[in-house]
Amino acid sequence: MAQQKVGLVGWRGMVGSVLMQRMQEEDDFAHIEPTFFTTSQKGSAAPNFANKTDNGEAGVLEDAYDIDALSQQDIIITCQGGDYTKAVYEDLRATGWNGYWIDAASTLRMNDDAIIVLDPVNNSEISTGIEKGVRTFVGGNCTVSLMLLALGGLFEKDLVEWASPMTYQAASGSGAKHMRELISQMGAIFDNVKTSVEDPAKAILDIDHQVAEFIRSEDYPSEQFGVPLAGSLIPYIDSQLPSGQSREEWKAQAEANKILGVSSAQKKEIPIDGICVRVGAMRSHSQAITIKLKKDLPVEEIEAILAAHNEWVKVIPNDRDITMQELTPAKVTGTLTIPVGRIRKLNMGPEYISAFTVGDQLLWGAAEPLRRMLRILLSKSE
Ligand SMILES: NC(=O)C1=CN([C@@H]2O[C@H](COP(=O)(O)OP(=O)(O)OC[C@H]3O[C@@H](n4cnc5c(N)ncnc54)[C@H](OP(=O)(O)O)[C@@H]3O)[C@@H](O)[C@H]2O)C=CC1
Ligand SMILES: N[C@@H](CC(=O)OP(=O)(O)O)C(=O)O
Repeated sequence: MAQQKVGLVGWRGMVGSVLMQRMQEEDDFAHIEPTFFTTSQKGSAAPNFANKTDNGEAGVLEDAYDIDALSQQDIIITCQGGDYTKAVYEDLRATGWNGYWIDAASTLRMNDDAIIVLDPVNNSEISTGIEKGVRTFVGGNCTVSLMLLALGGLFEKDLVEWASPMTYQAASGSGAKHMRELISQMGAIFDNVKTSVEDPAKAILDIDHQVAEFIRSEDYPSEQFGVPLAGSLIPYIDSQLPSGQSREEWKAQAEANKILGVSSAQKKEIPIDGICVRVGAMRSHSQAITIKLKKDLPVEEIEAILAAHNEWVKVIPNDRDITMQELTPAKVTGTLTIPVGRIRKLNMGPEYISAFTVGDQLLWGAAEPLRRMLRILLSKSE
């Protein structure tokens, strides 16, 4: 059978680059006929990720706004962002194009005819959707996907009455320029107090005062975030909603319930709400989650349920040393592992538990669900 034609848009961005890396690691290009699109470099040499030609050339980049060229594809994967999706998706569908659209952007997530993809959690919804003719598959919000992978066992067994995630989100969620700015902020702080820090006789409160003054000054680089991140934090992510939530906070309940297949029309949604905070981590998001279970279960049983849900979740014993080693962005970054720990009963009562989880925001938080969705579609057509 001829290989599926797959159009790749946004492949050189940050999320797209992680996707390309994973596709090469998993040999996905051996199963597709790829075409690389661009919004800015039409006609330039296409990347040779697929390595399918002897001379190392892979043709040229196609125009990502060319609806005709897009409509030649069986499958399109885009990591280009919401503005791009808004600019082309409706026009492309209006031509009668019936191919599969796989998207990292949030634009189409809550559409009735789109499925939010996180196959370790909703594989059966995805399969049923494909059989019913669903053609649009969208990756979930990073914190939502990472929470569901960590706590999937409890949700699957319908044990969660409500959950309250308090997030510690990395700079990568804001984009590449923001990651660079975080590093610049860290460096600028050090440069500003270097002499004092290296002088053992200097009083720490004087150094602290100098840092505080610098962070508030015009010299501190904060063009991207608008406010300090390094040496501080930002307790608001995404836009402001009339509910008082940030849009990032609103996504928790809306997207998680959609992924879990809980219908909002039936008014049986699991309440999920908390506060989303940007911290000075590079690309791994963390979340402290308070959960009210529907019944009192021993911690050992909760841990066993969590560990059994998928092959990436890793239960970390609630032990100080192991937690400090294993349950951090520094440890997790660049891996697909989803550690979850700090699981214990809270003083509020036997049904209340805490959990803390960490996950790479660009892997399971963005690129990996899309890559796996592609493989699911390819497996149906092979
Ligand atoms: N950042 C994140 O954590 C997450 C992002 N997403 C979604 O993915 C979208 C893309 O995010 P992200 O990957 O961070 O965006 P980037 O800004 O890294 O890349 C987006 C596009 O910018 C263009 N571009 C211009 N200059 C450069 C350059 N020097 N290097 C690389 N690309 C360049 C490329 O398009 P071209 O080649 O056409 O010029 C690229 O595809 C987001 O808008 C969001 O919708 C989803 C989940 C998480
Ligand atoms: N908003 C997320 C990143 C992101 O792109 O989310 P979404 O795909 O829901 O827009 C963050 O800032 O960490």
